[in-house]
Amino acid sequence: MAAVNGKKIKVGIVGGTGYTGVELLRLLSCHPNVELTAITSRKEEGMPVAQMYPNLRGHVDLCFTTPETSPLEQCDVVFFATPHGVAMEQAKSLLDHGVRIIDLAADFRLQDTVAFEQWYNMPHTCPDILAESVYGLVELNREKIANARVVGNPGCYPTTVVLGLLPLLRRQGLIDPSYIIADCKSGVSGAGRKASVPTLFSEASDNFKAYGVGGHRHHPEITEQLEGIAGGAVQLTFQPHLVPMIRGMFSTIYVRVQPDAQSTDFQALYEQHYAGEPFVDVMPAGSAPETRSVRASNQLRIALQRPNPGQLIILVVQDNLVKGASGQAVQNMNLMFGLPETTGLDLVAVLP
Ligand SMILES: NC(=O)C1=CN([C@@H]2O[C@H](COP(=O)(O)OP(=O)(O)OC[C@H]3O[C@@H](n4cnc5c(N)ncnc54)[C@H](OP(=O)(O)O)[C@@H]3O)[C@@H](O)[C@H]2O)C=CC1
Ligand SMILES: CC(=O)N[C@@H](CCC(=O)OP(=O)(O)O)C(=O)O
Repeated sequence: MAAVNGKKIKVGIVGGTGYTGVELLRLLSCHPNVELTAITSRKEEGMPVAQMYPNLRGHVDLCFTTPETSPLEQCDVVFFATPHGVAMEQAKSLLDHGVRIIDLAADFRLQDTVAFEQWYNMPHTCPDILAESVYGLVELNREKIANARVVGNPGCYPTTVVLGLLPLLRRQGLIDPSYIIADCKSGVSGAGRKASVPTLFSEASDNFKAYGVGGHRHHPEITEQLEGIAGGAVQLTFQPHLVPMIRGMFSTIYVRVQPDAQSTDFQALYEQHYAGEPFVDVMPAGSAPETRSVRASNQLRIALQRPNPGQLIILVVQDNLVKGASGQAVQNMNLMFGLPETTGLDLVAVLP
């Protein structure tokens, strides 16, 4: 469903001052088919965007406006880079004006509204819109996303774990679906820009810790997707950790290979599965990925290790703010507006 007709796509961003918001601005200000039309902040109303973020000087000349005074209804698409629960309050009105929605929060990810209410501690106020929304993992739902009015952009941990397991669960009998362990690490920007004690320099630097040990809201999101792919029950152990780096995510996934599948060439399986994917790189056998190999890029890199015939380890890295959030959201927008998926996303990682 192309809505461009030769004109630029008018884009609004609700929540332009947060880390995913400013990352959207970095990507979209260089996107050849986008006209930035509205950028909101309630706290910074009236401030020039480039005054708050000097990296955008010469690229963005808008000022922040409040969601109420912003011309969101004149946009072709609105990104919500806001806390959970904000997008669902505004979704109906925007859809009624023909505006499409990409939510970077969780309002349109989990189809199970009981699980949503339990993990997000709020009722889902528009289950009808949720029912028509599409989970925005392009490598899984490419055709549906192209026609969607509402896309729920995946969580950062789910992006790594679901793409790490997709080639295995697509086929019956390769691994034991009742025994999957995802041991995941995130940089501190994953917690957002708002002030909080765990992200203070003196708390997060020179330290390494597990968090969400009693359960994390990405567990139901990952499980819902994995079970949809596998077509049956999946038992997942998921443990997030906070690493003293700014950007980056590293997920190490352990699975048991079924006895009848131990002669499988998993390297070839992954290479074939992701052969046509511009943003998933299956690294050569024996590789050990690093987060800096994807920093500021939309790439997700996967490497496989086979310590013994009965075990497979999948190593996945991404930039949590790009493929894990804003880059993936732009990838979704490209598809929704009939553009080549890679438009504006041809970014090489920054080293060192
Ligand atoms: N950081 C990450 O790596 C990832 C984040 N996400 C998700 O993306 C979303 C944004 O994350 P992030 O950028 O880190 O968050 P931040 O806390 O850094 O920013 C939140 C933004 O939302 C605005 N905002 C807050 N409350 C409201 C409200 N009620 N109505 C309108 N605007 C509001 C804030 O501006 P103001 O208060 O001035 O209006 C601010 O611009 C979250 O849902 C997060 O879970 C998803 C994947 C990865
Ligand atoms: C390091 C850190 O705190 N990471 C965040 C996850 C990233 C994120 O924002 O995910 P959602 O969009 O699903 O909220 C967390 O664990 O809460």
